[in-house]
Amino acid sequence: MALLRMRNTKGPNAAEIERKIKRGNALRQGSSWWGSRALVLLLLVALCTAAAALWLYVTRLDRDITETLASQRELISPEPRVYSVPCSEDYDNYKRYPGCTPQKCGRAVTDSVVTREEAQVLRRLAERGMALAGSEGGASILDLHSGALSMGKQFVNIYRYFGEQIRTVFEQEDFSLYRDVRGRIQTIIAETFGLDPSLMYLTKPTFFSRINSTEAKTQHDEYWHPHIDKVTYGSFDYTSLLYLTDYGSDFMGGRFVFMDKNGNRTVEPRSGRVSFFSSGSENLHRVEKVTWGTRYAITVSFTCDPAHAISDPTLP
Ligand SMILES: O=C(O)CCC(=O)C(=O)O
Ligand SMILES: [Fe+2]
Repeated sequence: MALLRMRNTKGPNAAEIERKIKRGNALRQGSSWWGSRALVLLLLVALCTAAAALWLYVTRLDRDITETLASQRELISPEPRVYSVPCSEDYDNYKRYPGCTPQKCGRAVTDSVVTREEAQVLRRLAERGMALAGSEGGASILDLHSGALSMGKQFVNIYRYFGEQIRTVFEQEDFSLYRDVRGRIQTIIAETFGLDPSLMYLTKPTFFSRINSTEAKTQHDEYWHPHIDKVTYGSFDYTSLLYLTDYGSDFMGGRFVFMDKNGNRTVEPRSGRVSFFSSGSENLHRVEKVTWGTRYAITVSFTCDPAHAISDPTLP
């Protein structure tokens, strides 16, 4: 009897325990399902945060560019793209030359003055010239007028240093092309700013530049500082830049930046592209550091003061 009672009392207890175990298992299953959902959610949040951080980083790289005046991908042709800017007072400190001294100031970009083939010939010329020496730091210049070429931490005069041998490096045609291109640039500047081209003169320094990401060794390598050409070079009234390589494929960084009060405006170098502007403080500018590859360009500068005129370079 007692045994029967015991069995009777044990029976319902066992069933209860089994029910409890099942409920416990179900609860555990449910909570592990919630656990894995929470993990996925956490991963998603982490992924989104990482993506947002990356996006912020990339846009921060571009943070000081408010407008791209000319991107590398587009072809600005046949008319130059012109942006007018009020002239600064810089020109008041100099003698005025009617027909040349800037009355209209601004900046312009054109891809139809120099062909990409011509730019390639000029780039090869620069490559050959710079191969003779070159700066130890990231910026080399070659001035065909004075013969100055960066060498280590200094400069050398290629015409004096290499003498007659320089004719094995440069040909007469190189100099003819250079003169021809200079003339076309002078014409487009005169047309754009309403000047008499015969009253503007080539001035110094006018030079080829080669920039790469090598660390600067001297001040001459520090091409990236903001500057005003008229302040830096005095005689400049109009500056032009002929680009010989492409931003994005030949090099990264190295965009030209106009630093305006209300933001920065950039020109992306494109082989054969000519960018030109009045040289006063209305056109404060800098070049971004080149982060990869090699950037070639020619700075061709013009003055209104005949006393500062230089002639086209010739082979000695
Ligand atoms: O190479 C450039 O884009 C600009 C060079 C420059 O600012 C200069 O030569 O004064
Ligand atoms: Fe400049």
